Amino acid sequence: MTFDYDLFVIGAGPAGLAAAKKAASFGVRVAIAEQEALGGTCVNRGCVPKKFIVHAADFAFQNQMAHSYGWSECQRNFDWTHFIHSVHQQIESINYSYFEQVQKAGIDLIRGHATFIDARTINIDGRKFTADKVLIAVGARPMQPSIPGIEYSITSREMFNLPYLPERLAIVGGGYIGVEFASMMNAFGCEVTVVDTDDTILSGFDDDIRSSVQQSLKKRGIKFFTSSTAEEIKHGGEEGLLLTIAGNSPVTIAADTILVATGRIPNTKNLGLENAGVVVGDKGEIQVDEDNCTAQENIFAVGDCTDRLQLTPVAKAEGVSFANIVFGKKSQKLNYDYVPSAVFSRPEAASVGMTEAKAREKFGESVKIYCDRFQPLFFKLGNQDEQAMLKLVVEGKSEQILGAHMVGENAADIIQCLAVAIAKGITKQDLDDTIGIHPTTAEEFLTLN
Ligand SMILES: Cc1cc2nc3c(=O)[nH]c(=O)nc-3n(C[C@H](O)[C@H](O)[C@H](O)COP(=O)(O)OP(=O)(O)OC[C@H]3O[C@@H](n4cnc5c(N)ncnc54)[C@H](O)[C@@H]3O)c2cc1C
Ligand SMILES: NC(=O)c1ccc[n+]([C@@H]2O[C@H](COP(=O)([O-])OP(=O)(O)OC[C@H]3O[C@@H](n4cnc5c(N)ncnc54)[C@H](O)[C@@H]3O)[C@@H](O)[C@H]2O)c1
Repeated sequence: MTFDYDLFVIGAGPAGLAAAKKAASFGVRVAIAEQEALGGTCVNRGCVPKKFIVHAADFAFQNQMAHSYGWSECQRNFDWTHFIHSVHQQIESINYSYFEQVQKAGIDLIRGHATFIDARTINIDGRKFTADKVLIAVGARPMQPSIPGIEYSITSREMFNLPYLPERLAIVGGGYIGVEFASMMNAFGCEVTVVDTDDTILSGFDDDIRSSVQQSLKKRGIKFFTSSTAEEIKHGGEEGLLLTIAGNSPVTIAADTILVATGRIPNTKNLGLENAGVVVGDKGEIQVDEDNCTAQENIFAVGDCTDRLQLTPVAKAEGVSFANIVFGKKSQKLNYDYVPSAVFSRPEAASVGMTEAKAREKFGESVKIYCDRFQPLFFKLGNQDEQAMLKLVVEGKSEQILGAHMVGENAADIIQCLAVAIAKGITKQDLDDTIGIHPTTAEEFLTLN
């Protein structure tokens, strides 16, 4: 039987694009379907616009410190509308560069919403395409708790299109998205309140990261209601929106905007998966084996829709790995143990490997912890009470480093570099034997005791 394509990819986010380009490099005929802009969540409503907002917020932090560094009359007006317009222009140019890459790779781009008619036939707005193999890379969308008044809230998607900055922002969910937006919006002068069901923000991170970030954000004026759950949102007339929370301290929070950031669920509804024999789990995540193959032998899935680790570099790596295995005939298993990640709040937090709690669960008493907190040079001049936190989790007998965790300036870049060495199995002694760069925060990782 002949097909229109050897591979049909659904979704042109980081996972789908990486897979399509790699597959095309092996000389196979590839099509990619996309219902929105090229680049997916990451480029259009995630990592990229978020990082621009982080940079914009950094000017506000620098401004606060500038006087201590001899600057006076620093410009203090921030024009959100002008700024966010520039961000969207930049995103458009990135979209176009992806379009050029797809064309150059000889991949057919098909615009529209894809659904399965059967395991080898895809419908896109009435047009039918057949393919020998299909890759699902449809990503995820915000999960919204089913509470009364949820329609008054917004998600991270709308945060990038705010017409103006709210004076009071309430955030439900103190995970990656909640904490990053809390930090950025606080820097712009918004009054920010964060509500989270857990007893500390940033569930899943090492406890020292969680408490350090929460304390620092609290010092900057962000209010936290932890061990608390959103119960109801109402329109309170002149008071604005009213968010009622239950838990440790039941209270009603008045806000102009309520951002809900309580996790992301796979985009697998309305895909016709039932027509193709693809099996999903409780959250709608596509069930795949180690080679990204679904319950249907010619259909594969990668990226956020499989709900393994919802991060761009993971999505890309899974896409490339799929193409290498299926079309390059190269065996390539991904190791998820040393995937570094960062929260781009101020202070920034980053981690790689095991948390102390996970290491103790696995290695018990033999786990050794090396941790230091100190005031970085930058903050000494302004006499700001801002602490950096560096932590190594080490297996006592072999001295192998199991995890590294950091809160402070450039944490993401520092942990990114350490991740290479830690994944290769270095010991604490290897770090001690390395000569540092002075004066930096990173050098402190080489002298922890
Ligand atoms: C606010 C925010 C900030 C983030 N910041 C970071 C960060 O700093 N670092 C990081 O590593 N990760 C970050 N992430 C996560 C990151 O964006 C995702 O992990 C990544 O985009 C996943 O890639 P993907 O290709 O699996 O899915 P997506 O990027 O979501 O792409 C899926 C694509 O499929 C398309 N699609 C869906 N269904 C269909 C259909 N039926 N037909 C046609 N097309 C379809 C969608 O339109 C979309 O373009 C962030 C996420 C958010 C929301
Ligand atoms: N810097 C980055 O790499 C980055 C940035 C943003 C998003 N992401 C990815 O996107 C994913 C989704 O981000 P997210 O922040 O939405 O999810 P998350 O899983 O990181 O955090 C969700 C938070 O919401 C809390 N929560 C859940 N239900 C609640 C409720 N009803 N009321 C109050 N709190 C509640 C949880 O305790 C948790 O702390 C992340 O897990 C991450 O993989 C990554």
